[in-house]
Amino acid sequence: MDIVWHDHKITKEVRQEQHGHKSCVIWFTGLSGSGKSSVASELERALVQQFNAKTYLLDGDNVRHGLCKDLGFTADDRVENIRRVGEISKLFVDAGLITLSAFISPFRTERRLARELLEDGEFIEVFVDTPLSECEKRDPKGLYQKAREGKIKNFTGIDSKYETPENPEIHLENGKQTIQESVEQIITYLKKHNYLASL
Ligand SMILES: Nc1ncnc2c1ncn2[C@@H]1O[C@H](COP(=O)(O)OS(=O)(=O)O)[C@@H](OP(=O)(O)O)[C@H]1O
Ligand SMILES: Nc1ncnc2c1ncn2[C@@H]1O[C@H](COP(=O)(O)OP(=O)(O)O)[C@@H](O)[C@H]1O
Repeated sequence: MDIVWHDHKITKEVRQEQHGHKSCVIWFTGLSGSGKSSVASELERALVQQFNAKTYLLDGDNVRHGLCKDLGFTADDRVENIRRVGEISKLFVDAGLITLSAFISPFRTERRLARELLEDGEFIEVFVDTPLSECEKRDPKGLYQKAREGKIKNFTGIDSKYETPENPEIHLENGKQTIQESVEQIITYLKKHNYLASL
């Protein structure tokens, strides 16, 4: 390939020092309706307001309006969606940000590939573990009902698989606890592992 990588003078370490904290990706995975967006956006608010952290939230619904608007929900398209999101997350980590990525990301292989793009400790997998029955009961967008009626094909949990994380850094039982409790659980992890040490 006739493309040469350029090393820049302002490195990730310089940016982290400027921001006063390490950068990482907090990767939320779980069924549609499990609470990924709600927990991620409340966590982001807490990180900014309480800790003055520099953050960015990438969300499936939003990214699919732009960067990934050419992609649908076949297995191949989801693989490509998560590949792109993994690369974008890496760029945001390089920019020194605490990056929150909230995507169903149903396949173990793609989550592992996203992790492998980063250095040790930079990828924090958060399994938003809400039972399908609860997600279906919530059904805020009416998508489960449409999937059950056969109006949407390849719907995760109905006719497209979700592979449960085997060893996530954080396991949220978000069907049994409040959004705020889930946020607290993540902040406790971040403090314990020194992600917020200098804040
Ligand atoms: N077939 C099908 N299956 C699952 N989800 C569907 C589907 N069609 C549309 N939607 C809506 O798209 C959102 C999920 O997009 P993601 O980019 O997170 O999906 S994936 O990671 O590529 O699997 C998802 O958002 P969340 O409910 O926030 O997860 C849905 O609103
Ligand atoms: N811990 C919780 N307890 C009760 N309702 C929740 C909880 N977390 C999320 N919800 C609700 O569930 C629905 C789906 O949440 P959302 O964050 O949009 O999920 P996702 O991004 O995974 O699709 C929303 O109506 C949200 O208010």
